[in-house]
Amino acid sequence: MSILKVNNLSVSFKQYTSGLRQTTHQVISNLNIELVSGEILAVVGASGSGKSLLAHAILGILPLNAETSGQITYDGEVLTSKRQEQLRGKEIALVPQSVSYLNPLMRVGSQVRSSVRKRNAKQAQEEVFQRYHLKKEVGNMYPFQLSGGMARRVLVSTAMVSGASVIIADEPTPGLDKVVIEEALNNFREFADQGCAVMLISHDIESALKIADKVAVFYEGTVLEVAPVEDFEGKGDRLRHPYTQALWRALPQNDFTWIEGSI
Ligand SMILES: Nc1ncnc2c1ncn2[C@@H]1O[C@H](COP(=O)(O)OP(=O)(O)OP(=O)(O)O)[C@@H](O)[C@H]1O
Ligand code: NI
Repeated sequence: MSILKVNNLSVSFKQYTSGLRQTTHQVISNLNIELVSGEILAVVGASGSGKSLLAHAILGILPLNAETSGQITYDGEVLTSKRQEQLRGKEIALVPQSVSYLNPLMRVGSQVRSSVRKRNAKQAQEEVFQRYHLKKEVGNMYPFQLSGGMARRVLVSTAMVSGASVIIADEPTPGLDKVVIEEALNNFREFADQGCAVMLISHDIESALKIADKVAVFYEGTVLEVAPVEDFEGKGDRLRHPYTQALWRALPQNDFTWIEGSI
């Protein structure tokens, strides 16, 4: 069942160039995508193609100078900014790309506990910390006292304890140990298996393919293709778009073959 739908989304930024002249920089154009309960949708594409902005549009946390058009619906209901605020961190959780999303003035244990809804907050936080190999003392620390990897594990923990129906994970794993990456990805899979819809934005296509159901390929603010994971095999002949084939063939196990001018 489709739980979250993005219809015809466009996002642009007004920029002031010399003097008071204004230009519009369109970063997402007429984008359509849907998240299905029980499924992981991996989102891949070059840096700057608009993946994080899509995540922020869904959460309702785009910067103030962004202009949007189109519609996002959650559970059949249009997401107004008020509704987004109500659902954020509860029904729809974000694992942000940057660790700067942690509140610098709040101990990380409290941050994680504040996103627990349906169970004992302290217990849930302690369990999730154990799962991600964060020592008990870490709960009493402030974000500046954490290493980058620890901060990332705290961010993943926050989404994991939220009990959300939709998890948007924006590059959740860079800088983490292999074991922790695997643990986090398996957790996303578990979430989906329990009926949650997961959007996993990642540069690590190889890992994403291991757990995803479908892959959406981004290019300059649009979705070129949404392909089932099964189509990423062999020479990628079942992939429809040349750019998707190029991404696939560029992976190490496929000889790093890059097709020139494939767009
Ligand atoms: N606040 C902003 N003002 C103006 N332009 C912006 C702003 N935020 C993002 N952009 C532009 O929007 C485009 C898409 O950015 P976005 O962060 O969504 O890319 P991304 O696909 O997530 O990249 P990455 O893989 O590097 O995280 C970029 O060209 C970026 O320069
Ligand atoms: Ni990004």
